[in-house]
Amino acid sequence: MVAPLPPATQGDPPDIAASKVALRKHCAAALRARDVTRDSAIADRLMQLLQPRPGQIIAGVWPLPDEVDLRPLCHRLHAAGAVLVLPETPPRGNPLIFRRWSPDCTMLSGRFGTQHPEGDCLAPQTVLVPLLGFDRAGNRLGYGGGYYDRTLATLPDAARIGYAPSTQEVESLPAGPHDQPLSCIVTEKETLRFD
Ligand SMILES: Nc1nc2c(c(=O)[nH]1)N(C=O)[C@@H](CNc1ccc(C(=O)N[C@@H](CCC(=O)O)C(=O)O)cc1)CN2
Ligand SMILES: Nc1ncnc2c1ncn2[C@@H]1O[C@H](COP(=O)(O)OP(=O)(O)OP(=O)(O)O)[C@@H](O)[C@H]1O
Repeated sequence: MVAPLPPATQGDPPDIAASKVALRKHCAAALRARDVTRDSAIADRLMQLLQPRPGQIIAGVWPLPDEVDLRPLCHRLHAAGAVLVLPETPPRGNPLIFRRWSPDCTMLSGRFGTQHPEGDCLAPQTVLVPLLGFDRAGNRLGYGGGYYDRTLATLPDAARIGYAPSTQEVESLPAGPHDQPLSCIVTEKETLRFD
């Protein structure tokens, strides 16, 4: 008897998928319980790290409930001459679509409570990646859509900058076969570099 071949686009093995479910619960509770007054230090560190060149295309993030609010940072980056794009969330299994944002643009409601601009599609040179959880080896945990992993796989030359409150650090995260590496992780306390 020959074992059946796995499907071509296999997700995480069952043990890794189960452990990510438990870690997501833990991390979601930690995110809700954090002191949000410290979040502005994350944005300050990101601004310092990015030092945007005029015209540099940077993918920002419009917050979901409980997340770090990077909207003030998007305004600062735009004022410094960067071109800001924000993700539109497509059906599951597809990479994110990045649309140009400016302070006066219309925001549309999208999947899972996300919002995105109406603007043109552009590929970012730098991607800010929201982290529900992370470890010191640079592994990340998101909401489980696999969106950022699929997206970063299509942008091999882009800088990938994860950010989260330090409360989201866990001892160790399981790495799945599709997990994409980050260039660095920024919290209110430190910047971890991986390249
Ligand atoms: N602000 C923000 N925008 C983002 C992301 C993100 O993490 N944060 N994404 C990152 O990929 C994408 C959206 N991905 C998502 C994928 C799944 C769910 C989701 O299943 N939400 C559940 C609740 C999950 C939970 O709380 O554990 C739901 O809405 O029922 C939400 C967002 C693109 N935009
Ligand atoms: N490029 C890919 N091709 C096929 N499956 C993928 C790919 N990227 C991720 N996946 C699968 O999608 C599922 C969700 O991925 P994962 O748990 O890493 O999501 P996440 O990183 O928490 O979410 P997000 O990226 O949306 O923040 C997993 O089964 C994962 O293996």
